[in-house]
Amino acid sequence: MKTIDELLAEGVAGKRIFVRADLNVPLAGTTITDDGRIRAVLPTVKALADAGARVVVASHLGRPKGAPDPAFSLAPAAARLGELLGADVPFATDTVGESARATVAALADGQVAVVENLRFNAGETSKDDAERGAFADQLAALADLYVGDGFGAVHRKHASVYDLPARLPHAAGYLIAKEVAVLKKLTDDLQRPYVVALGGAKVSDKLAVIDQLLGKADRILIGGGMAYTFLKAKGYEIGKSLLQEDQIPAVQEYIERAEKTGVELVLPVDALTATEFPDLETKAPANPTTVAADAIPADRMGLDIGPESCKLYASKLADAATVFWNGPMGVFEHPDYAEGTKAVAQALVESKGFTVVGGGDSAAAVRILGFDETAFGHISTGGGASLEYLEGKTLPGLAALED
Ligand SMILES: Nc1ncnc2c1ncn2[C@@H]1O[C@H](COP(=O)(O)OP(=O)(O)OP(=O)(O)O)[C@@H](O)[C@H]1O
Ligand SMILES: O=C(O)[C@H](O)COP(=O)(O)O
Repeated sequence: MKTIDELLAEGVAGKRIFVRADLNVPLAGTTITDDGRIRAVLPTVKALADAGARVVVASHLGRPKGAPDPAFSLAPAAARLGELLGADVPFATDTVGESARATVAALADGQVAVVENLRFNAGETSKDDAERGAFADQLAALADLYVGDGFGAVHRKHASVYDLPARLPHAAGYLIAKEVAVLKKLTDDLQRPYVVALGGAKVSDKLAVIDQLLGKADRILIGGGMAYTFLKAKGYEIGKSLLQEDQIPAVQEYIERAEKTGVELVLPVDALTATEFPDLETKAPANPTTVAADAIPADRMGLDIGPESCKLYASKLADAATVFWNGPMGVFEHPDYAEGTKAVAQALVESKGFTVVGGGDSAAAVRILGFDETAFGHISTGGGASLEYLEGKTLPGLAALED
């Protein structure tokens, strides 16, 4: 994989460089609640700008449906990037249209611009190679070179991640290089017991990962939104909790396989529940009720693991030599549902093992809840990306940078 340093050594002054970043930051309205992913790409952007390149930064944000949607605009991220760089960062209000072309054409050497959300274009995430390719052609017209540095999205076979580097001379940015180095160490020299804690809301994505993890981890702790599909698969009542119904047979098979192969699959024993999803903007008190995990009332939803589960999960993390944690244990954005996530974070802080936290929201949770980042072995910007790397999968965004 060509490094950005090699690219810099060749000289980039005056060149238009497309930097595929992952600026998919958590937002409350238009306010960025954690800018970790923007800070993470700064070394790459700064190095290119300082060397006189014309830098075009692009990213997705959230999951818009292939068309412009103001709720998912990258404008707040572009503004924050400008603040962090201490420079004026022009923002194109489209991704490959008139605004993008004019913004890029007006760039001076050493200047940085951001184009609008890649996923406002159906071609970005299309499963059809030709449709993705056509969008990649439009992106390629904006630049001379490509630098891949959106580690959080390297597991996506998307136009800007996979097809575009095939069309432009390319290199890997500093963030990708750093993330891969740590995760490689984890896979090459895995110390056991290896404990994986999984939570979050991308239930279908993350459930698929468990299939592979069953052959690698010694213990898997399940929390967050995905826990309820497991509880349902065990035949429990889960009320209005998040459920991936079509995955129940797969989850039943995971539970059986874990029993047969001696992998400890740990599920919550209690849950914090409410009748409604809490208001994350006002953070009005939600008065959650703790119930046993096998008896969630029909009109309630589980929004965090309960106090007994917090103790149980802390004890299951205590002897780990390696911990990988992806996905908050509950709706940590609301103070009433942050205890499970805090308990797991605290257990990692106290761990003597090598601890890795992966994921946009998981990394944000650690910082927002006030933990010292240096108390963790590695905080990865990628959740799904690092999980799939640890599974040993070929990641499209890394493979594309290799040749
Ligand atoms: N029980 C629950 N019900 C609904 N949402 C939940 C629950 N538990 C956690 N969440 C939500 O999960 C979200 C984070 O999930 P997500 O899977 O995106 O994690 P992540 O760390 O960002 O990983 P990735 O980088 O792969 O996206 C948080 O916004 C949190 O509120
Ligand atoms: O948050 C993430 O994990 C990355 O930004 C990728 O987002 P996605 O899961 O919507 O592709």
